[in-house]
Amino acid sequence: MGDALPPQHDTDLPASEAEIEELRKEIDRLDAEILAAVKRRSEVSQIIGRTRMASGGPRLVHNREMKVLERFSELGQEGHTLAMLLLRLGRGPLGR
Ligand SMILES: C=C(O[C@@H]1C=C(C(=O)O)C=C[C@H]1O)C(=O)O
Repeated sequence: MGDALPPQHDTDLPASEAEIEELRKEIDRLDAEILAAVKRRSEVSQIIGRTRMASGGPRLVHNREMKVLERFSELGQEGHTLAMLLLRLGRGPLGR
């Protein structure tokens, strides 16, 4: 990951046109990975939630959700927002 990046200097342009093309391909690959991971995460979260509720348990587990929020807060307020969206996706249609 990131091994194709050229050295960066303040006075240089960040990347040539050709490098931008390569970097865009990397973004496209990363987006595909992120999308697949988000879809799988939502699926797994819904399986756990449905299983727990089927045996009379609660829909949400507060301390687990706090851990997820903390994890993504490494990215600041936007990370916290991202974690909230992931948790909502994991709740499925009932979560909205
Ligand atoms: C996935 C679970 O169920 C719910 C969904 C969570 C999640 O998407 O991360 C976390 C806690 C629960 O509210 C779980 O209990 O681990």
